[in-house]
Amino acid sequence: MPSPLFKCENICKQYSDASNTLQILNNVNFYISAGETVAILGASGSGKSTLLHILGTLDTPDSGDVFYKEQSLFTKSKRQQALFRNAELGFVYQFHHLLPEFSAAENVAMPLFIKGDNRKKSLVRAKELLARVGLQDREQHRPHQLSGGERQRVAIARALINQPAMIFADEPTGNLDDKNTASIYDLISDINKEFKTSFLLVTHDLQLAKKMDRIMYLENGQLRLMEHN
Ligand SMILES: Nc1ncnc2c1ncn2[C@@H]1O[C@H](COP(=O)(O)OP(=O)(O)OP(=O)(O)O)[C@@H](O)[C@H]1O
Repeated sequence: MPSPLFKCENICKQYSDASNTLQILNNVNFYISAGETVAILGASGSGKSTLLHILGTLDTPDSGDVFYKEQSLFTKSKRQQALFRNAELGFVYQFHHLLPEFSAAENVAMPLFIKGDNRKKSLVRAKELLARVGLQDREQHRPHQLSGGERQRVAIARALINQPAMIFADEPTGNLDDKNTASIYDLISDINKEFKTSFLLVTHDLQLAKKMDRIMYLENGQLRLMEHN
């Protein structure tokens, strides 16, 4: 078997306040291969977002480590982690987190602007990606001038701009109607086939989850494979 793209080993995470300790993740072991699509299901509050954030180095485990192409991520400095995230990963959220004062094209190009790439070339690339997600005639629109489904497409185009090996998506269709959910799924599937991008998707939508290669279920701090057909 080829070595996994991402592997997490014995991830633990707890939250404590004065009276309680919540063990959210309890020795989670998990891998995802290059080009694979995986959904994580689980009850509200079971720790899905926490796990996704840890895998993407946006949060830190209490113990355990995550390996990307066999390199430890939590022995890196915060700055190295940020560089790694910008170069290798894309993120899509339920609420798109687009910057309201920028156009769709500028939002998509933002990760390149942050890296200091040439502005004109970055915008050309951003416009290519907007066309790829079916928004060639919305380049100059600001987020408030776009529909919910369109905003999510812009967020996906932005996640793609660095040609990431992996996209983490937290409830990417949570805010959308059935038709827009289906079209976001088609887009994920096309991108996966075309660019071999891996997807790790947190969702409450079993129908969407069933379209992924594998479904994992998070319960009592542990992940298990969920059989489905
Ligand atoms: N910073 C924090 N401090 C204290 N508790 C937290 C913190 N972040 C998350 N939690 C708790 O950890 C648990 C897991 O949260 P998480 O957001 O990972 O769940 P989830 O499975 O993604 O939930 P949902 O499906 O509702 O989005 C929740 O009970 C939450 O209240």
